Formats: sequence, structure tokens, C-alpha cells
Amino acid sequence: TRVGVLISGTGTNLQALMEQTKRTSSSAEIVVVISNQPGVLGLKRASLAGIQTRVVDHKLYGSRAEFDGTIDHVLEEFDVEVVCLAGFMRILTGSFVRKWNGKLLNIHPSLLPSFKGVNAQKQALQAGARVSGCTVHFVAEEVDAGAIIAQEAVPVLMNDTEESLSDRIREAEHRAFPAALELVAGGGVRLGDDGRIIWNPNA
Ligand SMILES: Nc1nc2ccc(CNc3ccc(C(=O)NCCCC(=O)O)cc3)cc2c(=O)[nH]1
Ligand SMILES: N[C@@H]1O[C@H](COP(=O)(O)O)[C@@H](O)[C@H]1O
Repeated sequence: TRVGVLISGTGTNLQALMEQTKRTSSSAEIVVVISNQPGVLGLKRASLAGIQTRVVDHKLYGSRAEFDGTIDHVLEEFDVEVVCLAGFMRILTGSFVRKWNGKLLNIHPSLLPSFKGVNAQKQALQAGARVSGCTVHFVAEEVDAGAIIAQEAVPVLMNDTEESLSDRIREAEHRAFPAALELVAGGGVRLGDDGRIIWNPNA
């Protein structure tokens, strides 16, 4: 399965996905990395791994539709079949999400449906949660509301700060996202027409 990864920054999730898809056992191959920000570390990580990169700078587009349309054009150019949002921080338009429905995965740093949106780790701390974690989900038009593919829980410790909790969640992300990508790429999981997860017991 040909995979495109969309990033906005550091790319630690991209790094985990690249390491997983390099394995001979993997059903997935990352064929392009697209960033909406120029010069980010994630682009260097991809180049070091010999993966093609493109920058689609959202500041250069008059509308979200044109920005998303350009990203879509690059994904088609590379014959991408599955798209992973790995620290990608732009909301995608409904038409883009509908076109890639069931083929678009995102990693979120909380146990959805709790703590949607940005600063999820801070929300968990402020709520006094004793457990948090990460969620990999199919992307739906409604932000952070898509069908859940994989989750991993982590403890919230007494002296946790937003940074220490984020670091612990990120370690879980680096396991959950590669595992979820293999499930989707290998046909173990797909999105039903009703928007719910369908598990293939034989995959
Ligand atoms: N339609 C759809 N698109 C998404 C795009 C990115 C992410 C990644 N997680 C994200 C969740 C929230 C945001 C956010 O609210 N950023 C501040 C506004 C940035 C902007 O103006 O664009 C960004 C990424 C998830 C989704 C999703 O669930 N549905
Ligand atoms: N989606 C969120 O973006 C953050 C940065 O990810 P990365 O750029 O290090 O992969 C991660 O915490 C992830 O949950």
C-alpha cells in the first residue's frame, strides 16, 4: 500500500512510521511526505530516509479549497492509497475528507472522545485525569470525531507537567500509529459506509 504522510513540524510520528514501513513484514510503503511548513525537521527526516518531499505552504493559497486541492494533486501524482496525518495542524475541507474517506488516518494525543482539539494533554491535566493516552482514528469532517482504529493508554503521574505527559503520550503514539497503519494497509480494518469500523478477522 502506497502511503503519503502529511506533517507540520518535528515529525517524530513520521519517524516511527518510516521505521515500521522499512521492515520487510510491512504492507505499507511511504512514497511522499508533504509539509505545510517549509524547513521543518520532519522534511529532513524524510530526505535522510530517501523519501520524496513536497512543501505546500498554506500561506500561499487564497482558500482552504485551493490548499487542499494542491495537496490532493501531489497525492495523486504519487499514486497514494492511504494518507497519514502525523502532527499535521491544518483543518481539511469536507470535500478533501470525503474524497479520502476511509483512507485518511490521524493521531491525536488523548483517549478520544475525551479532550478533542488542540492542547489535549493540557485538558487531561486540568481535568485531573489519572489515565490519558493517544488515539489513531479515520479522519471525519467533524474534527477528532472519526472512527477509532487504535488507542494506547498511559498513566498521568502526580508531578506531571504538560511536557512530561506529552513525552509519555508521544512514546505511545510511536507504537499505536505504526500498528494502526499496518491494520489499514493490510486490510485488517476498514471503514464501513455507516462510518463505523469493520474488522476483518482473517487478515
Ligand atoms: N476535517 C478534518 N480535518 C482535520 C485536519 C487535521 C486533523 C489533525 N488534528 C488537528 C485538530 C485540530 C486542529 C486545530 O484546531 N488547529 C487550529 C486551527 C488550524 C486551522 O485553522 O486549520 C488541527 C489539527 C484532524 C482533522 C479532522 O479530524 N477533521
Ligand atoms: N498530532 C500531534 O502532533 C504532535 C507532534 O507530532 P510529531 O510532529 O512529533 O510527529 C504529536 O503530539 C501528535 O499527537
